[in-house]
Amino acid sequence: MFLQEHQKILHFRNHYELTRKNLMVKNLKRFRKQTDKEFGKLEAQSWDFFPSTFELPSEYHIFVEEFKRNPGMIWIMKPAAKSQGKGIFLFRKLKDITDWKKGEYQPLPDPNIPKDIPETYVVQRYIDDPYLIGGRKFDMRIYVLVISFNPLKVWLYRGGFARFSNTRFSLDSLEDTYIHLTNVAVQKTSPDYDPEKGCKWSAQQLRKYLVARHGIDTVRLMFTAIDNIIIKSLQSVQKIIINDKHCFEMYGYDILLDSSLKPWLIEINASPSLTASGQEDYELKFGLLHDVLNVLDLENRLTGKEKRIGGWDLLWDDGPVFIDAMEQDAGLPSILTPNSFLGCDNQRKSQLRETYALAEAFKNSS
Ligand SMILES: Nc1ncnc2c1ncn2[C@@H]1O[C@H](COP(=O)(O)OP(=O)(O)OP(=O)(O)O)[C@@H](O)[C@H]1O
Repeated sequence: MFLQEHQKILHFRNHYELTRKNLMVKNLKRFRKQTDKEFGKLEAQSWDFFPSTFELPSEYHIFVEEFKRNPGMIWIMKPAAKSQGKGIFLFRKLKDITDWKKGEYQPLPDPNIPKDIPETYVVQRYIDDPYLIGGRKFDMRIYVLVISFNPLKVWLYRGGFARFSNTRFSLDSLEDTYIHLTNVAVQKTSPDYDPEKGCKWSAQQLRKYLVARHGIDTVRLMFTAIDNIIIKSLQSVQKIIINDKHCFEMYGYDILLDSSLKPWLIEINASPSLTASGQEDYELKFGLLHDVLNVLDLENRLTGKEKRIGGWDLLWDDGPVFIDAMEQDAGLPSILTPNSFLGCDNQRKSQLRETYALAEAFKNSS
């Protein structure tokens, strides 16, 4: 098909290399192994941002060995090619997956999969100590725009959000999806879900809260670790993706923080949901798409040297790009202590109060 210079297509041809759960992990593991060989163990450790994962049924035996090495560990089973929490379940004992093994576990029969072929799953270590706010688990949805894989050019959106579970976290009932799965598709079916109050915080709200609790330096380190996840995951498929100057990709990264604020990559979505759950969410998604069009620059208005376009910051342009991260934290103290309000001007005081009011309101609403 002939495309004119200004015509663009969403998706590179084999984007599933990064967006199917089993293939993403296969590519990440291959790259980590290669890094270990070429640069040593220490460098390879910077790839330890995805929980231990195996493809089933093909890696069942390696999984069983790992399972036995880690008694008591909780595992999560996920169909490789489904989304919205469909078919996901948690388990502690091998016998809990015997139904699945016998091919009798059919949460939602898939007409595209013949009955005699077992559906591909991934089994993954469950992060059982998530960072909690108001007693609830959340994950972060981060938007990433790739306009070229070769050379790699990546934009990161400042306006992502955190998606909270509606129910307080506990390890007592592993079968309760409202506790363990934070995707909106699951949470919105919860009986007490309120779309306007929602289960969402903007990335800015989350950042303010974390800065107030842990200080700017810790939070910056955490966000740098997230940048590392984004770049390394893209590099792991850089040579595999069929690059095309007409193609672009807007990924939705799902990142989970554990109790030590370490970010873990859960999955990368090729077509992140653009459905709005309320007015604020509508504005976010609308702004996001508007800014995507500006980065794509279909009318050739930009110089190509821009580092910030709307809510998008250039993160990688065949190498790291440095833009002033300080701006994000302007007006926040390095750490919040009982004395932090003293000596603040009124604007700053109300900013801090707002952060805490948010956290308290959230705690009390459960
Ligand atoms: N290893 C894990 N440890 C802890 N929680 C996890 C893990 N994997 C998934 N989850 C939880 O389950 C939810 C759904 O997982 P995941 O995003 O992999 O599935 P999905 O069905 O593809 O969802 P989506 O609709 O986001 O595409 C996550 O949002 C997260 O809350």
